[in-house]
Amino acid sequence: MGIEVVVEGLTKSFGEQRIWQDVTLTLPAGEVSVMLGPSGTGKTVFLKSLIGLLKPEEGRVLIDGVDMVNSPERDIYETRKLFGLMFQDGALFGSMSLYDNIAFPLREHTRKKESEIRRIVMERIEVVGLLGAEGKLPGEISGGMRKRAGLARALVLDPQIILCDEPDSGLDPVRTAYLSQLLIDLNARIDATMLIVTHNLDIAATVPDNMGMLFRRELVTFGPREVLLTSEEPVVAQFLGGRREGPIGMSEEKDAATLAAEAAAPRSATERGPREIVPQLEPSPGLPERRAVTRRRQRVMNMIDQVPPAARSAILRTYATSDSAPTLPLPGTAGSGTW
Ligand SMILES: Nc1ncnc2c1ncn2[C@@H]1O[C@H](COP(=O)(O)OP(=O)(O)OP(=O)(O)O)[C@@H](O)[C@H]1O
Repeated sequence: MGIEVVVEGLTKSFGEQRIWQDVTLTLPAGEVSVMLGPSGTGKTVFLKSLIGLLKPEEGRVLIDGVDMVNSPERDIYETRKLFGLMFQDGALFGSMSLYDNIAFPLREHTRKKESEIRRIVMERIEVVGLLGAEGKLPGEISGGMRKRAGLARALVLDPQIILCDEPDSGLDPVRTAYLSQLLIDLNARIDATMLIVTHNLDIAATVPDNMGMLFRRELVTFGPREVLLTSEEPVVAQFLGGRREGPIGMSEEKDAATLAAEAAAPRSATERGPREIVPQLEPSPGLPERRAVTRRRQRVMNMIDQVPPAARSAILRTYATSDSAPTLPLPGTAGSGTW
């Protein structure tokens, strides 16, 4: 099972520039979470802080008892081996075949024999649907294939936490839909904790168990998907609705005059009515059910009294229509303010 990632009071600046402050959230073990936010709000910086590649000046990131911010470099290095990273461009070596790219972490970090490496690499290549392309160079394949190769490479060390930075960038809608399914299938196969940074509204609507959003140097919210998908928080509703009306402007923050003009506009110009929640993707036929589903149901039902009414109705509807009846909250297990 994947490992829980606990982030407490994280604050990061570069010189005078504050990127975000006091970010607190927990990525539940084995669940899929998405981090949203307009460009430049520090999502990539957040991912890099989780693995200890960037050092926030305040706060902690706890993984299996190791604080990725303040622990000795040796402990951080060891804990980093629990992660699989998929970067925007696949971050492949251009002069190596896909096979050698995917084998690279095994050759670099383990003493496995080539026969064992071959078995692992070919298995991961099959998982991401690249069988037959293993001899090609990254420059000879499409962007979508390069991303899948990057994902295969992220998987070879059996990660318990997978971080994907904009896995959909540059993909057409159909390839993005395949990628969404691949991410859910992957979670069903290996039960890893996953965090995906994306701007893509289809991925946000169909893939994650949980969602968060960074805006104006804060974590606006983080919680079960239903909380964000029904949120009336202006910045969340604007982002998920893909609208111009709202606090997000072309240069991240709109000026006060534009916001005031929008507020004075007739309601019909900004209102779109309640949003539909589309069902979350399920694993492809033949794959096991995601183990996170049962754990998540228990976790969410335990906090059901604390979520806003619209989200509560959506959660109860989801679980009422799924195979088994909703699990009732356990007495005395309601959590604190975080979802
Ligand atoms: N190593 C660094 N040194 C100085 N500033 C940095 C560094 N890395 C990132 N930044 C700054 O941090 C801010 C957030 O960058 P980041 O790439 O995390 O945003 P993002 O939300 O991932 O954006 P996008 O969605 O466009 O990829 C930017 O202003 C960027 O210039």
